[in-house]
Formats: sequence, structure tokens, C-alpha cells
Amino acid sequence: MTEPFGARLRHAMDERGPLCVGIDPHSSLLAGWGLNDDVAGLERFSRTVVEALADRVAVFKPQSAFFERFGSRGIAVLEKSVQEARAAGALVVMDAKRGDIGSTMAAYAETFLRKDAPLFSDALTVSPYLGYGSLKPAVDLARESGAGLFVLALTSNPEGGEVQHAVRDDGRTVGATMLAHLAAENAGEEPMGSFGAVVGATLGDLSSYDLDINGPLLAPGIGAQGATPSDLPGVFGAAVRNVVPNVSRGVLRHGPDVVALRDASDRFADEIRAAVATA
Ligand SMILES: O=c1ccn([C@@H]2O[C@H](COP(=O)(O)O)[C@@H](O)[C@H]2O)c(=O)[nH]1
Repeated sequence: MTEPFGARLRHAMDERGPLCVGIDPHSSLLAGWGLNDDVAGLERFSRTVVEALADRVAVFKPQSAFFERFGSRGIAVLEKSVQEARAAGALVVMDAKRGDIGSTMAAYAETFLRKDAPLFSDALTVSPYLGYGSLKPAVDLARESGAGLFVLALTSNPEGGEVQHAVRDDGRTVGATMLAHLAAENAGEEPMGSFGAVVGATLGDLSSYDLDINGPLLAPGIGAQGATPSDLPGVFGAAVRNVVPNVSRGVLRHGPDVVALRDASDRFADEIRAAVATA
């Protein structure tokens, strides 16, 4: 029986630190690496990132969009990247942000969370904005497979607030409601539950939100979006121990040189460790 994602993630964070590096093959990055904006360039880029960093980061987060734009051949590269990263000992959070009515959500869950699926990943990002309950098939299959979910709660982009800060009839914001659903999923789990939230590192003081969901908080926004590791304690308060900070372009722009990629990743990892230690 596979250990649940929350436990596997906690061990990986304790061993390697919490940094999550994104695999985001933007066309501008491919160009910056001297690669063509084609499937061969995509493959070279992804393989280089995995080979350079799989022994040191806790988590990779491939951004599915950058692979999907090449159609079936791009998806084949994504499959290979996921499998190589997992085989090398890193956890993989697939950033595909799926969300749909429950019956379709079940098919998305089969795609990423069924143990024998070609794109099986340790966790998947999902959108709850068709209603949290629509995610139930993914929650159920994740539990069965020992996988996890990261539910968009308070996203890093400035436009997110019009939906996520909207106040409901019960006085809670939509984002707070998502956090409360996740706290319920994770109740009683040790060392932490497998159902995480996406909460942007860019958002400033979030002390009006209860981030204590007994699960991981995936925090994009460091680097290219302007947040820094030293912002983390101020944004997350006591919940910072459960934060998995994501950096994509901030690391990837240092490629294709493997040593430079490792140095950039190690620098972010050290700064994050120091910031969390002060909290
Ligand atoms: O709220 C969110 C949710 C997801 N993302 C994703 O994270 C990375 C961030 O990349 P950077 O290059 O470090 O800015 C990217 O894949 C986004 O789709 C996010 O930024 N914010």
C-alpha cells in the first residue's frame, strides 16, 4: 500500500527542503537556451531540468500547458518527464488545473491519479470553481492511489481576487471556504493530509485567512512574479512550515548550463530554508 502523498511530501521536505521547481518550457526560455521551439527542444529542455535537479529538489511541478501546445508529441514528452523525475526520486505535482462537472472530473482524475495511467503524478492541481463538490471523484481517486491534490484557493495573480475574495452569504470569502473544505479533508491525518491549497506567495499578509489546513500550501509567485523567499513568513505566518514554495522561471532562466541551474536552485532552497527558520 502506497504511503499517502501528504506523508511522502513531508518526508521529502524534511530531507531535501521544501522547494518545488517548475518545469515550464516557455518558448522564450527555449530560445534563451538556444533550443528550437519544437518537440526536440521541449524534450531537451525537460530532460536537462530533471537530470540537473532530481537529486536535490523535493518536488517538480511540470506545467502541462507548455507540453500540450505541441499536441500528442508534447504529451509524450510530458509523460517521459514525469516518469523520469519520479524514477529519480522527486515527487511530481502535475500543474494542469483541471476542473469540470463531477462526471467529467472523474475522467480527469483517471488521467492523472489512476496508479497505472501513463501520466500518473503524485499530485494534481485542480480548480474548485465549479463548486468544491465537483472535485469529489478526484478526491476519492487520490485517496485510493495515495496521491494528492492542490486546490486553487488564493492564486498568485492579481485578477484572482475578484472571485476568491468575494464574500458569501455566510460572511466567509470564497477562498476561505475552499481552505475550510481542505481542512475537513485533512482532519486527523499525520504528519499532514494529502489535500493541499494553492496560495500565492505574492499576496501579502494573509492573517485574515485560516491557513491551518493540516495540509501542504503550494506557493507560486517567487522569482518572476516578484515575491521573494523572505516574504514567506509574512504571508503565511505559522503555516509557513507547510509551505511548498514554487519557483519556475527564476530557476529555469539560468539554463541550459547544468551547474548554473543547480546553483540557482540551491540558492533559492537556502534562502527559503533561512526564511522558514526565522518564522
Ligand atoms: O496561483 C497560481 C497557480 C499556479 N501558478 C503556476 O506556477 C508557475 C509559476 O511560474 P513562475 O515562472 O515562477 O512565475 C506557473 O506554472 C503558473 O502557471 C501560478 O503562477 N500561480
